[in-house]
Amino acid sequence: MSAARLAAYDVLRDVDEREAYANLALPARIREAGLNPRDAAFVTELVSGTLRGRGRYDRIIEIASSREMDRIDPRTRNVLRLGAHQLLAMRTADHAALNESVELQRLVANAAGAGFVNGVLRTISRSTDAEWNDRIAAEAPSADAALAARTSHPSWILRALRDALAAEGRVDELDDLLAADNRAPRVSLALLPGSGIDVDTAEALGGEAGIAVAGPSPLGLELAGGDPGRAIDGLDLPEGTLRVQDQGSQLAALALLRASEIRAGEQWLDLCAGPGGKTAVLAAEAELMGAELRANEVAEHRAELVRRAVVASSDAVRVVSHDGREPEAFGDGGPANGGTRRYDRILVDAPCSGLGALRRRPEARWRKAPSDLPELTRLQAELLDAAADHLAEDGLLAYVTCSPHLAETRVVLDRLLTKRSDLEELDTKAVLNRVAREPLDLAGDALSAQLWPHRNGTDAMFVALLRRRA
Ligand SMILES: C[S@@+](CC[C@H](N)C(=O)[O-])C[C@H]1O[C@@H](n2cnc3c(N)ncnc32)[C@H](O)[C@@H]1O
Repeated sequence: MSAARLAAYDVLRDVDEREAYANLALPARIREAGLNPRDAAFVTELVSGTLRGRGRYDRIIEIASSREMDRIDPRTRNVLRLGAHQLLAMRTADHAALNESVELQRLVANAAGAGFVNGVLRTISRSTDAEWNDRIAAEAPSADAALAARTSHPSWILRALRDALAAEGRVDELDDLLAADNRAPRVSLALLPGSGIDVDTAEALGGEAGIAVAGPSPLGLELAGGDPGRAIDGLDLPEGTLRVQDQGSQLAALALLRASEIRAGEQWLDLCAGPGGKTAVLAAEAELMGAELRANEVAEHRAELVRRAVVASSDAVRVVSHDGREPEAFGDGGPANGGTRRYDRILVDAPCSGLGALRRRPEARWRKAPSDLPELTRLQAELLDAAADHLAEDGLLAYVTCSPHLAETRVVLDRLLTKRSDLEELDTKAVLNRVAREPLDLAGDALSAQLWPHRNGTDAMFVALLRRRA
C-alpha cells in the first residue's frame, strides 16, 4: 500500500468529514507523510483531480456498480473515486490502480468490501474515458444532466455559468469554460511596485526557478511548477513584494487605481480586505503615490492575514476589523466627532459564492448550494450601500466578485444603480483594456467587465466601477 495513496485518501476524508480545504490539507499531509517531490506531485494530482472530477466519477461508479452512491459506504466511495481517477485520467497502470485500491479498501474501510472495489474498478477499466462519456450521456435523463455529469459540475452551477455567458452573447463558450474549470491553473504571481525591480528583471533572476512574464496583468508573472514559496524566496526581494495572486485579482485592484489620476493625500478604503491580496496591491500604490489606505475585514483572524500581506507598505495602511456595514468600518466618528468620513476610492471585493475560482478550489463546487445566494446577495447589497454612503464627490467605487453568477453581479449592481441616482457607472471594460498588457477579450454590452478562465486565463472575476456624481 503506497504512502502516497493513503495520504490522498486521508485528505479526501478530511474534506468530507472535517470541511477541510484541499489546498491547505494537502501540503500538511504531504509534509506529515514525508513524501518525496515525485510522490508529492502524484498525491496533489490525485487529490485535486479526484475532487474536481467527483461528480463524473460518482456517475461512472453508479453505472459500473448498479448502485446509487449513497448506498455505498462513505470510505469505500472515496477509495473508488481515487481508483477511477487513476484508471481514467492518470497514467497509472490498470493493475497498479486496482491492486492499490483493494489494499486501500482493506486498510481504511473493511476487507469485506475488497471484492466489490475490485469488481467495480475492473468494470471501469474495461471502457475508455471517452466511452464512459457516451454511457453517461446514454443514461442521463436530459442533455443538461449529461453535460453536468460529464463535466463534473453541479447542475445549478452549470445553469448559472451558462446564463452569465448568454448575457454576453457567448453561450457557445460553455464547453470551454467547463473544461477550464477542470484544469489546474498555472500559479500566477504579482510583482508589486516596492520590489525595486520590474517583471523582466524578475524573469531574468527567477528564470531557472520557472518564473516568466506571462498573463494579462502588468504586474503578472507565472510559475511553471514547483514550490511557489521557494521560487519567491529565491529572488530575495523585500518581503511581500512578490506574491501568489490570480491575475484577475490584480486587474481588479488596478482598475480602481487607474480609472482616474491619483492625487497625493487621497483616502482609500478596502472594505472586505481579507486575506489581503488586493490590499497588498492597493497598499504598494498608496505608498508610492502618497495616499492613505484603510483596510477593513470582519473576521479578526483574516484581518491578521491582511496585516501580514501589507508588511512591505505598512506605513501607508491601517488594518481594522469591523462589519463593513457598520460606521466603525469607515472610521466614522459620529455626528459629534466629525460625522461621516469620505473616501476617494473604495474597493468592495464582496463575500460571494466563489463560482469564479472553481479551478483553484477543487472541492468548492460540491460545498456551495443555491440556497447560499439570497444571504450573500443581501450582504453584497448592504456593503455596497454603506460604501456608497462614504464615497467622496467624484470618488470611485469598485465592486468586485470572484463569481460570474448574475445574481451576485449585474443584479446586485443594477438594483444599486436604480436606487441611487448619486452613482454613475463607468466603462470598466475600457479601463481594464488600458490596464492590461494587451487588450482583453471582454464581451457583452454592459459597462462592467466579466473575466473568464477559458478566455482571459484568470479566475472569473467580475469588476464594475462606479463614480459618485459631484
Ligand atoms: C472575496 S473576500 C476578499 C478577498 C480580498 N479582497 C483579497 O483580494 O484577498 C471577501 C472578504 O469579506 C469578508 N467579509 C464577509 N462579510 C463581511 C462584512 N460584513 N464586512 C466586512 N467584510 C466581510 C470575508 O471574511 C472575506 O475575507
